[in-house]
Order: sequence, then structure tokens, then C-alpha cells
Amino acid sequence: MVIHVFPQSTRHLSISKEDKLGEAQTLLQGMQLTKGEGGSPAQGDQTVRRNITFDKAILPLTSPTDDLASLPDLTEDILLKEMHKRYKRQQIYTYIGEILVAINPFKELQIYSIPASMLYKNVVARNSLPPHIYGTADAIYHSLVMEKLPQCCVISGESGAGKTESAKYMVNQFLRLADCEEGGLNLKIEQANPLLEAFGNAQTTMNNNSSRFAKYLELIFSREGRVLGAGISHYLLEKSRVVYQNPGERNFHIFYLMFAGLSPDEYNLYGLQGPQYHRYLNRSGFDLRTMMTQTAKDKMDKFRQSLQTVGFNKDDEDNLLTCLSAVLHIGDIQFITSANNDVAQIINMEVLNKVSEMIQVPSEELDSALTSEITVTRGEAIRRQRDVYHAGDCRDALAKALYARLFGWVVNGINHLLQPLEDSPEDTLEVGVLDIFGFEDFSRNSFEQLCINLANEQLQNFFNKHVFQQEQEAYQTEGVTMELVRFVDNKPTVDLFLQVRNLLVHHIKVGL
Ligand SMILES: Nc1ncnc2c1ncn2[C@@H]1O[C@H](COP(=O)(O)OP(=O)(O)OP(=O)(O)O)[C@@H](O)[C@H]1O
Repeated sequence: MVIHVFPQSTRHLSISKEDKLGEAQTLLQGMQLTKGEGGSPAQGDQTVRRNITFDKAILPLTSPTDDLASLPDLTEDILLKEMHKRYKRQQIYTYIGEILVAINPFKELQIYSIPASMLYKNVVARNSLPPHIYGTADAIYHSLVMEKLPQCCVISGESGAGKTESAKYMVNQFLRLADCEEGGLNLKIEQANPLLEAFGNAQTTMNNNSSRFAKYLELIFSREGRVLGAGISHYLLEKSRVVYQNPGERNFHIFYLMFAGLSPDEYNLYGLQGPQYHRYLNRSGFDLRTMMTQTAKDKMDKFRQSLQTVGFNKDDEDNLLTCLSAVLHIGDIQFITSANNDVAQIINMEVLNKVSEMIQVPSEELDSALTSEITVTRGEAIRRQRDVYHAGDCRDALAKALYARLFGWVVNGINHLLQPLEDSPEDTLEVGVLDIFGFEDFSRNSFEQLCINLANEQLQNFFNKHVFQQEQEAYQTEGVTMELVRFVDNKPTVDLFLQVRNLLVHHIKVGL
């Protein structure tokens, strides 16, 4: 498969909210509907184009800094200054060659309307319109339909930069370009969002609704460009959040929604009392009672509706809530060191019994799995008791694994809803949109940060290869003189980490 990754990728920068936006009206805000306001796409491109007036008196249609690659001098300093100037004029999008850089405006801009979207349909020359995510989507769609090659768009940036919002705009634009009828696949994707967000998002210090997983949404098209269906893959779910949250951060949204939205009968059924009674929720320092708001209750109602729309039945919903409650109860299992030796012993057997009933594993088995481990040496099985520290680790590992499986199960259900109909053509083309965390560097970094940063290094390595190395090789092969571009090659670092990973995988396989 040819991956058209970086030529049409989007990168994000984030500028602090405090940065006061200039009052200057931007070109894109200057788009005003003169007549036929709200005109439907069915009116055709030309009609819509005529209906939009650019306020040229305020700003020109396009600006020389629309594509920073065309500047004579390119240093990091110049790039940042130019983008900052554009940002102050509320020009949040900038091309740098084939890459689109977006800066989060942290406020609603009038640039995502249907007429604006139609303006960026079948764009003949990219520089005839200001940079826009719709323009990038149009370029990708064209490559797909004209070159008949699958496409992939990578959206990366730090937390809160606006990746998920951009991914939504991009997917919506693809669906409009493919003339997908309103209420079709876009509605299904919209209905799946509350589920994904409830399970995969959480409040962090950077973003109140931060995606704590990487999402790859693949849109499936016929070779003529008609949209047939979609599929979602998820990576790197931040499972550790289930059992521990940094100060000022919360667990995944679903736990709080559950407490806000369950009926008293359901509280009884799942053995719940209130969020403040559960260790996985009550250590974040928040006053949990203030989270039991009407908004949270409404979100839980919406979550339940989405479950139904996606195709989960009442039993599924019950199983899901049972497993979520089990995760919380698992976190409440406590150990002490037994009196006569240094091994862990459960002190609240009633909680263990509750969990065992919920996950349908006999209590003795669950107890033994948490407090002991079996190693097999030369065919002989030896049981070793764990100490309190390792039993606690094992308990948390169980909670994390259960939550991750639940998330996977929900995503599978969503994929079932989004999949192409049975009579769809087999010969298809795909456009992938990858919404992945950028580099992370916190005061306390865990294994997850290592994995996220390694994934980003791999992407950077692909970018280097694609943009610098292969391009320069092509010039050299064709005998074209050029000035060699110097870049920091991260290949040795990536190789080092991947070798370690391969070795680990090898050891694990041999061990098995
Ligand atoms: N194009 C935009 N216009 C207006 N507001 C935006 C835009 N993009 C993002 N925002 C605002 O920024 C917030 C954070 O955006 P988003 O959740 O997409 O960030 P993210 O990069 O996906 O973060 P994370 O990696 O933490 O999930 C949004 O809730 C929204 O308020």
C-alpha cells in the first residue's frame, strides 16, 4: 500500500489562551453570505461561490505568508513569528509546503460553515484560497479519486492543541466531498462519539476533555469516491489513569457520569454508594459531590441513548455497568501483611466477594490470583505468595486490563455499526485519519509516555525519510543540482528502542 502520509498531514501548535487575539478581522471571518444564506450543497459549487463575498477591503483574499515554505529564509524563529502574526489576525491555518499547521483559536470562528466547506470543493489551485483544513481534505480526496491510491493523514500536536476537533472537521469534509447524505455515516460517527469520549477521555490539566488514546479512523470509499463505511482502531489507551491520576486530573469521564446518572435502584444493584467511597476516584483531590450535576446526568442519558443507537441492547448495557462497577470495587480490595509471614492477605473479603460475583470468578480463585503467583520451572509448578506491594500491583493490573477490554468491546460495537453494507463493492480505497498524542514530557513520566514518545519518533522518522531522504535521493538520481538539506536523523534512536522492544518480545515468546 502506498501511504500518502505527510504530503497531506496536519500539525498543531498550541498558543496559550492568555494570548490576546488581535481585533483584526480575518479573511475567513470576512466570508459573508450575501444571498442564499444557508444554501445547501445541492446548489452546486458555483452558486455557493457567488454567494460568498470576501471582504477584500479589510484583508486580501490570500496572503504571501499562506505558505511559509515560499519564504526566502526559513528558520524556526521566522516560522514562529510569521505564524504568530497570522494567529493575531485569526488566520489559524498556514501551509508549510504540503503540511497544514493549525493553531487552536480557543474560540468559535465562522469558518466551518457549509458554504465555506463547499468553497473548498474541487479546488483547482491551492493558492487561490486561504489555507484551511477543508482545503487539505479536498487535496487528499482528489488524490484518492484521481490517483486511486489510499491516503493517510496524521494529526499530531500536544494535548489541547485541537487535534480531535480537526479530525472531526476533516472527516466531515470528506463525507461532504463524497456527497454522503446528511443523516448517513456522519450521523453514525456522531452517535459513536459520546461512547468514545466517555470511555477514552478525561479531564487533565491541559484539556478538560482530553483523549487518552490514539484513534485511527478509516473511511472506506468506492473507487469512484463514494463513501461506503468506516472503521476505528484505537491505540495506547492510558490504562494507568484507571488506577492513578496526577494531581488536578481525573479518571475517565464514564465513572463520574455513571454516578451522576444511575438511579437509586441501579446504585443498589451495582453495590455503589457514591464516588467518594471508591479509592480509584477519591484520591484526585476533587470534591466529587460537585460533579453530580444535571449536565453530567444528561450526558449519562445521552451515553445510554448512544449505546442503543450503536446497537448494544439492555443486557449489554447492564454488563457494561456491572464491569465498570467491578473495576471500582477491585480498587477497594485491601491487603495487609499476615501476622506470621510477610505475605499479603485480603482484609475486606466482602469486597472481594462482590467483585467475584460481578466478574463471575469464584472468590477463592480470585483471592489466590491476587495474592499468589505460579512459576513453572523444569515442568514443576511452584506457588509463591505475594507481598502487599505486589498484590496491590496485581489488583491494579486486573482493573486496568478489565477496563481496557471493555473499551475494546465498545469500539468493536461501534465498528459493527460503521462497517460497509454487505452488498458494497469489494474493491475499495481508504482514507485514514490518525489523531495521536504529540510528545509528552511531564514532571512524572510513566511507561505510557515512553510508548507515546516512541510512536512520535517513528512518525518523525517516517517524515524525515519521506520529505528529506527520498526527495534528495530522487534529485540525485535525476542529476538535478541541489543544496543538501541538513536534518536531525533520529533513526539510531528509533532503532535502539525498537531493537529493545523486539528483544523483549522475543524473550517473552521464548519464556512462553
Ligand atoms: N478549530 C477550533 N475552533 C475553536 N475551538 C477549538 C478548535 N480546535 C480546538 N478547539 C478548542 O480546544 C479544545 C481542545 O481541543 P481538542 O480536544 O481537539 O484538543 P486535542 O489536541 O485533541 O487534545 P488532547 O490531545 O488532550 O485530546 C476544544 O475543546 C475546543 O474548545
